[in-house]
Amino acid sequence: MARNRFNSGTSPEQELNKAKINKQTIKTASGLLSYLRPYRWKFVLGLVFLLLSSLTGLAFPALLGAMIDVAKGESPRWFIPDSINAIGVVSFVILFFQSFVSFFRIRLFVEVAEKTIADIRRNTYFKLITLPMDFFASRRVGELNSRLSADLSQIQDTITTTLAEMVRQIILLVGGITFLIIVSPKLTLFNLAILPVLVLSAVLFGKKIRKISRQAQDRLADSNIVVEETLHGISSVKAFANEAYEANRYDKSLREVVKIALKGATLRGGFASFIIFCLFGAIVAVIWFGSLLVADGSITIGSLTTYIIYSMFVGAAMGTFPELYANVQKALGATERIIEILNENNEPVSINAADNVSKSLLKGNLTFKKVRFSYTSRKEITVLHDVSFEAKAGQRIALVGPSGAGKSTIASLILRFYEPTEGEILFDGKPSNLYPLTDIRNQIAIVPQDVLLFGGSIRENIAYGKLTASQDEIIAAAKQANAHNFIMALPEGYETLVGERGIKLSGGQRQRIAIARALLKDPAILILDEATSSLDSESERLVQEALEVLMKNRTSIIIAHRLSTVREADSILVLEKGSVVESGSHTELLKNENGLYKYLSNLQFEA
Ligand SMILES: Nc1ncnc2c1ncn2[C@@H]1O[C@H](COP(=O)(O)OP(=O)(O)OP(=O)(O)O)[C@@H](O)[C@H]1O
Repeated sequence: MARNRFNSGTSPEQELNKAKINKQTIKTASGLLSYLRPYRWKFVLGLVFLLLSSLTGLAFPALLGAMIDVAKGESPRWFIPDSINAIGVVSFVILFFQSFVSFFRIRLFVEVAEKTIADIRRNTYFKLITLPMDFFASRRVGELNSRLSADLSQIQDTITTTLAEMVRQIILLVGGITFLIIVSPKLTLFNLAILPVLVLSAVLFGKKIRKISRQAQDRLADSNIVVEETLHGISSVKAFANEAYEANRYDKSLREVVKIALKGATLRGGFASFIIFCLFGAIVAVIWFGSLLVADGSITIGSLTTYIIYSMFVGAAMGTFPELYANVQKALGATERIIEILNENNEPVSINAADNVSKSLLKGNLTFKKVRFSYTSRKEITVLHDVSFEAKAGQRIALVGPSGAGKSTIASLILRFYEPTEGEILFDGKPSNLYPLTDIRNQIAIVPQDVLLFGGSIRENIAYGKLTASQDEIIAAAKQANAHNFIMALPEGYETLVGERGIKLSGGQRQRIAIARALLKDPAILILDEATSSLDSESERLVQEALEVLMKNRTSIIIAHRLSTVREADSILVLEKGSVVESGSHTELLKNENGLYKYLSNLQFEA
């Protein structure tokens, strides 16, 4: 195990945190046992096969020893046949039986593990995507992703391999020692005397090696961060002509990796030669002492052979325990992390599409009544102070104000990503929490500042607004959104792939796809988060035209960064530090010479 980690040339295996094995962790982990339930009979059958194959494995040393004894004219123990051929045939029958049960054992365990893990993975993913936004604020995507991949793979490994190995090795260990005592108590006593020395040194060396291997891994991760940073920001590296600086930084960090890896190698080398000496020393000593016993007639040559093979079984079993134990610890750690997600409270959103169909239609009246709000991650800061406003169905309300004033937070509250700390939000005069969550989200569309396109085709990306849309509906929406022409100019039209594996669309094109998506959704309420980076004038015109079509006959909440776009709004709310400091139409607000709106508008005008 340590070997992989020291080899800095290969990618480091993902190091999972281990959990202590105690009552508490085992209790937590057993929470996942219910997932084994549907496959329990296959699992039990697999266990039976495992027991059979391990037990039959114990027969071979006795049979081989007996064969040698019979060859030398001695009679074997009562339960073993007394002709060489008969023993040979029995050995092959047992071998065949063992191969047969091993096949089914592996087949069954893998099937149970695959199906169980797929169930857990599916449920964890369902849980993840229905968790409230607060949950995601405090976690990184990479960490959650690794729970779905690395943590679950660890649990899978444990069900398929570790568990089976553990049962097998325990049988071989206990069975092996029992047979050793039966074959020769004297030799066994002699062997057991060497054991404590071996175990103690293995534990001490092992601890030190693990510590250094962890350091080596950390250093390697540090050096990988350098690569990641430079590749992500390659344009900055080049623009500053800092290739030499980065090369030096990476080189320095690699030297550290090698230094620690070599320290570990010295230790490992020392440990390996010590163990080799002890192992072979033990074998030589046993054969030596055993030969003396054969010479004085205490045991037969066959029994000595049997003894040597059993002691190899026992030695190998002992050798595998530390790794198996570490694997179980890792699996328990992984289980705890998975259970943590599964125990979170999710939003009332079903993963069954039919359950999410809107039960009541919104007209589009929206009211904020003294809404006060703080994010749970930063409870001490009140982001919105008693925000009140009303948008009648079909009206356009613009939110303006400096960065951090709380505009996006209002949008999140409308979408019910969070609930107000105080006050309430009403849809058509009815408090928002009286509607099913999906009724509200189904009837609100957002055109965000930075449009995220999924890695599929343009057609799929537009259809994200209405998954059941026909090709004609998609094309009609794209036409209204001024997107049809540029899409048709692409070689594969609507089937063109976008995102990492496809083409990269310009900001204006992405916005128009988002508008087409929103048009398909046909929402009662629309939230527009105006892009801060300005588009060129032609692109701006196309987007603006498309937005006009989209806003028609819908309540629109526009988060505006450029005051030029809010002139037409029915009402403008000027926000500052979470409070509405002014509101009214463009002309009304401009009349207030000392107002924030007038000030912001002067600033933009001067710019
Ligand atoms: N998820 C969050 N957790 C904690 N605080 C947040 C979170 N999102 C925003 N905030 C804080 O809430 C305040 C309002 O942020 P918000 O994004 O609503 O402002 P904004 O007016 O939309 O700003 P901008 O124009 O820059 O987008 C800011 O102080 C911000 O730091």
